[in-house]
Amino acid sequence: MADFDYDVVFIGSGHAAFHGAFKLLQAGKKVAFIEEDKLGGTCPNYGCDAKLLLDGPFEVIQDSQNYKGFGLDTAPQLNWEDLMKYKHAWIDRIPGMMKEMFPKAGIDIYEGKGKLTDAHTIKAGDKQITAANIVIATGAHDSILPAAGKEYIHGSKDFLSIPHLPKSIVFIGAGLISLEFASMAVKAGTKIEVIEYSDRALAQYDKKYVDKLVAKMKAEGVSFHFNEAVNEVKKNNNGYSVTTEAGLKFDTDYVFGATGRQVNTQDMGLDEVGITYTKGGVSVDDHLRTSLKNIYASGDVIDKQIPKLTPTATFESNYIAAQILGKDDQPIDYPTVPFIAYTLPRIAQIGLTPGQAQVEPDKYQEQVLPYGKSFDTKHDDDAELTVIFEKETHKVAGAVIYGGQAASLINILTFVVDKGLTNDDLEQMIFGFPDVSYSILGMLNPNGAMG
Ligand SMILES: Cc1cc2nc3c(=O)[nH]c(=O)nc-3n(C[C@H](O)[C@H](O)[C@H](O)COP(=O)(O)OP(=O)(O)OC[C@H]3O[C@@H](n4cnc5c(N)ncnc54)[C@H](O)[C@@H]3O)c2cc1C
Ligand SMILES: NC(=O)c1ccc[n+]([C@@H]2O[C@H](COP(=O)([O-])OP(=O)(O)OC[C@H]3O[C@@H](n4cnc5c(N)ncnc54)[C@H](O)[C@@H]3O)[C@@H](O)[C@H]2O)c1
Repeated sequence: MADFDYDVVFIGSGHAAFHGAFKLLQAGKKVAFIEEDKLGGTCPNYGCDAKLLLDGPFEVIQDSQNYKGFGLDTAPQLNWEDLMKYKHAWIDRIPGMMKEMFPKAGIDIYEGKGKLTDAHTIKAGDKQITAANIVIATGAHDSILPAAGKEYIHGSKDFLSIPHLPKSIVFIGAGLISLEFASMAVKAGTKIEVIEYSDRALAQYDKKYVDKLVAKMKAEGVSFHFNEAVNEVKKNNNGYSVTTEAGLKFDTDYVFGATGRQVNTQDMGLDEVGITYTKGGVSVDDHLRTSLKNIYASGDVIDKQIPKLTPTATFESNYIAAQILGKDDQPIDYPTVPFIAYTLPRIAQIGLTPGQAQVEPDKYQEQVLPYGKSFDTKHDDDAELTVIFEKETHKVAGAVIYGGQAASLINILTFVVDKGLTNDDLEQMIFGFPDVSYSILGMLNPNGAMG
């Protein structure tokens, strides 16, 4: 280490960086971050946390709608401007808190763009620093459609700070970001059109429940246009007009584009130092090492099949720290990753999907539980769970949940799937009652009976 300024330098300061950085620090390593934007990265500032703060009251509206006729007939009124102040009050202080917390813990921060100049040297803004190991943790940004008038298309950063909700919005793309935001906006009375290139929404999620979500959003007033490609966005006197290749035309107050995310690999010296990457991200081996063995990549910037999420970035960051510390020399072995669409209602999924299980009917069977029509699910009538069992072992191989409490429930089922538990194992435990999680765990049964 004597030859270098640092043991480890992270380019980026998001979840793919700071979890591992603290582990390295605790082991006595000298660590630094280089960050060109807000400390903490996308998740707190422009992603998960900011979104969930805005989503909260919409979830309350949805829950209250379930009680119509059961003692709660008036839905709460939303005030977007106050909600946005609340979001800013939480989120805007995070980078400042981190700017105090990181150096106090012993991490040096360099503000500016990180650019590799050789295997051990990085230009950090106007400084130059050296490190024994480097971690590329630069994440991704919204990829804006290269259509005519693309300058009028707003991305997720803009929407998450929009001061007033427009009366109408055209969403381009029917993926996670669009449907999460459209779920909220429609509940505030915004007129919404969703234009999607492919023939379905939320491609990674089980089709049965996505269809159910789309039907619910349609009933709330959202119009979906599948198999349509946006051609042009034009500014007009009252707002904007969006036209598709097939000739559909929509006049709107706001155009929002969420057509995927693009990795941050530009202009950071990768070609110059010989690091291999593709459009999907930095290429790594099964130890998350790039083509230069002392340089790792972590989080969204990796070219990988695993979902690009905060918990996977966190897992990778911790794994890299263990590698550098010599605590783990095994290839990375990801546990089953749950994913959750924070739409209203949620769709959450883990492991094998019903579609994948149906291909092997001798090996798997499914149990469908329309568990919603009960007081402990807060009258969430449409809530449903599909569980996939391994026929021979009775272990849970996968699950999809549609309903208001799907996010919390999938984390419980993640434990069941990951630890290979059966319903016999669950019957040996005592859970708190009454709660929807109690009902769900009690109903899991490979023989299909409701126990
Ligand atoms: C709207 C939205 C909602 C989301 N919701 C969820 C959710 O509900 N659940 C979930 O699990 N995931 C969600 N995600 C995804 C999640 O935010 C990412 O998976 C996670 O932030 C990845 O962490 P990361 O550290 O790899 O990258 P990032 O958090 O993007 O951090 C990378 C950092 O590197 C910095 N950087 C880039 N290039 C350089 C450079 N050359 N020099 C210096 N600094 C640089 C960037 O400024 C950034 O701060 C959401 C994303 C978005 C956009
Ligand atoms: N809840 C979560 O976990 C969560 C939430 C938001 C974002 N994220 C992160 O962000 C990513 C999702 O970002 P996203 O929603 O932009 O991408 P996405 O891949 O989920 O959806 C993009 C959609 O746009 C469509 N599309 C592409 N080109 C188009 C075109 N020219 N015209 C119309 N439609 C087009 C695609 O067919 C797709 O359906 C996730 O992979 C994840 O990394 C996660």
